[in-house]
Amino acid sequence: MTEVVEKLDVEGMVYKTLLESTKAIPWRIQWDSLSFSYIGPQIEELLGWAPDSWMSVQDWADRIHPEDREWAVNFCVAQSKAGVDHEADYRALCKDGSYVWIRDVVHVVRKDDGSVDALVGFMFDISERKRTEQRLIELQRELETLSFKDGLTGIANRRRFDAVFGEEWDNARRSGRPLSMLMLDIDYFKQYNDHYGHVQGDYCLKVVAKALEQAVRGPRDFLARFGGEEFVLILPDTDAGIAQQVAERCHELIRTEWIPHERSMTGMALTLSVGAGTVVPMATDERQAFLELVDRRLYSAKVRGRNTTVSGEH
Ligand SMILES: Nc1nc2c(ncn2[C@@H]2O[C@H](COP(=O)(O)OP(=O)(O)OP(=O)(O)O)[C@@H](O)[C@H]2O)c(=O)[nH]1
Repeated sequence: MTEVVEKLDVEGMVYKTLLESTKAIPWRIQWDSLSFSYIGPQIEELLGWAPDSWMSVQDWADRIHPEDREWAVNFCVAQSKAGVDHEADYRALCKDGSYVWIRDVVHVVRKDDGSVDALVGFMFDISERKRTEQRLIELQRELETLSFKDGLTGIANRRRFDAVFGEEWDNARRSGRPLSMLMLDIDYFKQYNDHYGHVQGDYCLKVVAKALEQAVRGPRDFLARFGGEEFVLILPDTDAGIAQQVAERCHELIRTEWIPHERSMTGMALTLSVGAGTVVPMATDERQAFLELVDRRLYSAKVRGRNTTVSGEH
């Protein structure tokens, strides 16, 4: 008999040593009293709270981040009552006031009659994993932003334009409100590049984009680089008269910048040509056809001598 007891004692010591030398923190809760009957001493190293300060389930609940507490407690209690093994991620409060992300993995121990006897589990420190997850989410967001941004000017790119144009076209069709669009193209930009060089040409495109951004005033007005030296402005809920005014504002903003262009045929400074269009889309209208119409008007503005806006077929 003593031999058996000694053997059990030795085995108990081995298990205890094993449990207390792991990174995970073992614990046991007696279900009827909802109190800790054991928690590994490693808890103090991780959270700063001594093992003997973990008395009741309330101590555990009090040391959960307020934003995670309600669901974590409700979830764990419900699962335990149902006798279901479970795991929960939450932020645990450290003694110094900081928080550590914990994954609590819980096993429900039942009595012979099936009722809950105790909960045993391990707490794992998953802060590093959470930091990596958070970084991944941020990188994903950055990537999304970058994929919609023009690399040179920082304004929206053609891909974003396609998405916004699609949305606003549908909005206008539903609401029956006019949708206007301006296509803006720098005049004699080839000559600008040839004369001032491509680096200066790139810089010029940035200045033009910045200037045109100031023309964007409506809450849903949207500016994008359409490609090359061509920009596009979508003006939702905007009639032809207002669109004409915005076009004038764009010419004025570029005039105010007064970007020297010695090789321009329209004067000594950089100018734009603008095609403008307004539509209340019907169910059968194609947005591509509207885009082409505005592009043709831009072409007309070029043919007419540039530095002007064409807003209707003349
Ligand atoms: N520096 C620079 N130049 C660009 C960029 N994208 C397009 N271009 C140049 O823009 C010029 C456009 O030339 P064209 O289409 O002939 O137009 P344009 O010279 O402005 O003549 P009009 O539009 O008829 O007034 C080309 O020389 C392209 O190389 C860019 O990102 N950076």
